[in-house]
Amino acid sequence: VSTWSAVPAGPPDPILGITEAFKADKDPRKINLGVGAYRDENGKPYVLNAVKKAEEKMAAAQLDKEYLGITGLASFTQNAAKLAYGVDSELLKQNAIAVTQSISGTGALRIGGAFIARHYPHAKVIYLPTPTWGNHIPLFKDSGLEVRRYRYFDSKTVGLDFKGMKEDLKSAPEGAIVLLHACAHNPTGVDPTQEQWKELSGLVAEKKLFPFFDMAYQGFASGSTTRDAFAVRHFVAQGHYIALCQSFAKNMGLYGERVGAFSLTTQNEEEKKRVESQIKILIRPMYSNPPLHGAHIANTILSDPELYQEWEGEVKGMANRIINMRERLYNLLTHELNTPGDWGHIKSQIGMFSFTGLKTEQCKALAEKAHIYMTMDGRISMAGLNSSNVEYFARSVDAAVK
Ligand SMILES: Cc1ncc(COP(=O)(O)O)c(CN[C@@H](CCC(=O)O)C(=O)O)c1O
Repeated sequence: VSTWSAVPAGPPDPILGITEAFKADKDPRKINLGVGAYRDENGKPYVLNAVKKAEEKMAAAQLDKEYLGITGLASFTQNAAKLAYGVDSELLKQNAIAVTQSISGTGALRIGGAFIARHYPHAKVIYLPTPTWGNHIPLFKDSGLEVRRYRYFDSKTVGLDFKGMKEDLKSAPEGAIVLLHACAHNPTGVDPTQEQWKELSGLVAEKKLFPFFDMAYQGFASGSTTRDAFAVRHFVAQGHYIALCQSFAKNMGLYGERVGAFSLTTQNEEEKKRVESQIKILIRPMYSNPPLHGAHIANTILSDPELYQEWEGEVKGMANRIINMRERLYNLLTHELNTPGDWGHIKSQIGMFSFTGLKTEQCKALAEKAHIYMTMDGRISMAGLNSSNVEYFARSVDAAVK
């Protein structure tokens, strides 16, 4: 009997498995609307000019390949924190934010989950929105936390179930952790308004909950890195201690470079040093220290005013192309095809995704018959659409729902 004969075959990943199915499809009409990765107007992955220029600067600087420290490239983590908390953040000035480089957003979430499992002084229960990014659930379970859910999406209004969200958070035990998508909620594309964030901040304070922000799309939602950081900066300004996970996969197009950061706000520099020392003790036996290249790219952009400006322009450009595709798709479904259903949510939703409301069997039929690939919850990555395929997509949806 082999050592591994008891190992069962596991299911493909609900998101990354879609790309595998797409790649196996040979039909020329195929469209991949699964993975949340930006594609340009020609359907191609997009390497930002700011990234190309940063790499030219790096090549000229002839950087070495020495190990980074356990918490990564210090100038990168400082600049990542400035991007999230604001250049004039009081906490940054007091050096009271413990921050480490991470293996992109997923790595930041995992460090956060592990740190909480080891050091959090209250009930190690984390509330995730329903629905949420699928990987959140196994990620926090594998970190050793108890996962619970809070209502977030109202399928009737195809909008935020704010009443349900508040009720569920109000009934959470004191000290529970609540995961909040800082902007561009995945998969629904539905975000609280700034007024609703203010109300949530009050509720979280009143219930003494711990806000754990996942900000994987800063700049990508509205095109403004400042606007997209509203919730994070408001909660900090209101005195909350927060955890924050940042990803530079989407807003800098650094997907495979795996660039991210994890931070915890603390009460002062002395506490920040204690917390950071424990983050190091946790990371060292996990992967010791993070990869160099992507962090240098991100840091070169964040620390060079010209490149920073060019990058912000490109993020805005990506966000605008997606917003434009939302308009095009909405107009096709309503004015051209008169497709049954109310499609207003396609325009009102924000960020990379649109939660179409298509049922699983319709998603399956679109894959099998029309060679259009999306996750089985009806989520589509809007960036997969462009002028040459949006009409084919709309007609296929029209056929699927009629
Ligand atoms: C809310 C959220 N947090 C974290 C991540 C992790 O991204 P990193 O690449 O680790 O920085 C994603 C990526 N979700 C996308 C990308 C594909 C995936 O990893 O699932 C998606 O949902 O399609 C995300 O949507």
